[in-house]
Amino acid sequence: MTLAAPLASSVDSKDRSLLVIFNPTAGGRRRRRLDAALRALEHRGWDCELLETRARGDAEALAQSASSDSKATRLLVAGGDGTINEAVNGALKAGGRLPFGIIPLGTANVLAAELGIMDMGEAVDAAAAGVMRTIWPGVANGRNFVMMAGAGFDAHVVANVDGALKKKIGKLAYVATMIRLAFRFPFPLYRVRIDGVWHEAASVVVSKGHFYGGRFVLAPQARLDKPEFQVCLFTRGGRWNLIRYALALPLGLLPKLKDIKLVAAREVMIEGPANDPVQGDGDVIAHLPVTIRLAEKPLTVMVPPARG
Ligand SMILES: Nc1ncnc2c1ncn2[C@@H]1O[C@H](COP(=O)(O)OP(=O)(O)OP(=O)(O)O)[C@@H](O)[C@H]1O
Repeated sequence: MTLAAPLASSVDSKDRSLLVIFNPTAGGRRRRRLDAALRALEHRGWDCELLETRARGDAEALAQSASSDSKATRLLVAGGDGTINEAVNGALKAGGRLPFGIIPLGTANVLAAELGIMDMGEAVDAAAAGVMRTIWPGVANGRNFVMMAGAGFDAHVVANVDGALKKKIGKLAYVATMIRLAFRFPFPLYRVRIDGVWHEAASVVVSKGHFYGGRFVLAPQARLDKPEFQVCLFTRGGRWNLIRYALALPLGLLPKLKDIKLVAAREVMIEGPANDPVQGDGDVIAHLPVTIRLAEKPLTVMVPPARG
């Protein structure tokens, strides 16, 4: 783990400026939570400038211009994993100059869990007085992702989940979509080239973080700060195996199943039905065929200070 930066108490007061990019639609509208977090940050001496997104794509453009022009010393993204993914893409386009923090307001908040941000207090601590950590994003056909990218059944679930239902019932919308899709998904085979060696799989998830779908462990060895992926190959298709996998994940048994293969990798290529969706951090970010590599540069993120 790369731990390097000073605590905020030693940050000069003129450097205490945060640019906050906020998606007002994330997680079914959580404005009050954001306001409380901003008040706590201001109370701790941070000057916060708030920029709201108005549509998909705005977080990327705002993060890009903030990273090149803004006088702010830190960038804070208030939203879910999709908004964070957009902001990471924008920040990296502009060289990833500003340390990056998050206020988790989304439905799944997988990145927050991976960074050890379990509640709003920890998000504020991380932004105001946290430590800097270097993480290595992945790139799928030119789009960055921080947590995971995947093709197969899970990518189809992401592509088909109803946004309005997600706002109403949260993560259950994914379960409903899984059940609906399970009856009509054709379970094609995907060819996966992992560092030059070909494999076959019914579904594939290329993990940077070890959590999946919330706080469920999919790839125990994966870490955001390691410059490598853990590729999870679901080797058997069909409805029965899908049910086994779906039950094993929340029980923590998925990585132990014999038909799940976990392979460390630096470059992955996935082939399958042309134009099949590729999900990254819970949104469709590319289509098959896809080549997945590590980003050329790491990104600096703020995590909560270690507890005594
Ligand atoms: N103002 C906006 N209006 C509509 N869509 C937006 C706006 N700002 C961002 N978006 C898009 O909304 C999508 C969903 O947002 P986000 O992922 O932050 O929340 P979520 O879906 O509730 O949470 P999670 O990804 O954690 O499940 C993102 O892909 C983003 O591109």
